[in-house]
Amino acid sequence: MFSQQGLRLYRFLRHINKKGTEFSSLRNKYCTYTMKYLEQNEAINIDQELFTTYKFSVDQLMELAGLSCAVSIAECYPLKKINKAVLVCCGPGNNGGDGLVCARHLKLFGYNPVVYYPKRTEKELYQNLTVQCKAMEIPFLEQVPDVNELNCTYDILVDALFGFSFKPPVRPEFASILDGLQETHTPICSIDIPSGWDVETGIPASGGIKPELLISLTAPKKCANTFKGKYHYLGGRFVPPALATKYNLNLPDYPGTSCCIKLN
Ligand SMILES: NC(=O)C1=CN([C@@H]2O[C@H](COP(=O)(O)OP(=O)(O)OC[C@H]3O[C@@H](n4cnc5c(N)ncnc54)[C@H](O)[C@@H]3O)[C@@H](O)[C@H]2O)[C@@H](O)CC1
Ligand SMILES: [K+]
Repeated sequence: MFSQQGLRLYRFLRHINKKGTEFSSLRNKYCTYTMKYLEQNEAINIDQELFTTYKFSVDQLMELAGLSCAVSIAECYPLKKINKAVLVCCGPGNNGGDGLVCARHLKLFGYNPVVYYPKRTEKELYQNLTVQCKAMEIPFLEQVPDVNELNCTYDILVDALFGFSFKPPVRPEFASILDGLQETHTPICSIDIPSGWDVETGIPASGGIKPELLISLTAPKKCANTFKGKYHYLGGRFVPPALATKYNLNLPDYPGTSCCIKLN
């Protein structure tokens, strides 16, 4: 039971809270129009500042980035009765590392990930991420999957081949998997950049993959302006406010404690 005074205080606080939520959603709407879409160099510079000025390690950011990708995927493609089979295609750089982390979290969420990781590096971070996936009984494909396999075996495909350091054209060793991803009708979730797209101008004139979900990390890159898929998410909730201000990122407020936010 509230006293009259308590009831007035309760109503007042509820009013303030409601206004706060309204303000936050208005601000987010405004931000989706004014959010900075980064050039390739800006993305690289922000990445470098996170490591040098802010002293983050790659592992720290990759874990948060990969987790935000897994959560975005789970929001867009929720588990029903049966586990969903997910093929996670990982490239040779940090985008591929995000893919390995994402695969591990998807497994923890109840999905059935399988990894395709054709060009591995000797770096300890990647070796460890591979061991962690294998220890979680995530299978690794030895052969490049053909389009029939992409269509029939998997419910979701995760594209973690190339991120913001990609320079076209695609080298021959990745041509078959990208051709398969271009032809398949299984939904594709691209991490940070749809692989094969120019980081700034987007889909190549000769054609490219068409992801259904794009998870931009840190801030969207310019190519996201040409993204026509169903869902655009932002992940990588680790940007210090001073860095966001320096680059005029104008990021939206993430809801509550969420590690990702739906932009459209
Ligand atoms: N600060 C950030 O924004 C963060 C970025 N992260 C991830 O890191 C990514 C960037 O990672 P990297 O700079 O390692 O680079 P990428 O993962 O974008 O790719 C670089 C690798 O791809 C190869 N490559 C480039 N062009 C190619 C071509 N035409 N054909 C075949 N191979 C090609 C390069 O030889 C190199 O091995 C981001 O997109 C994001 O996914 C996260 O891991 C953590 C935080
Ligand atoms: K990608």
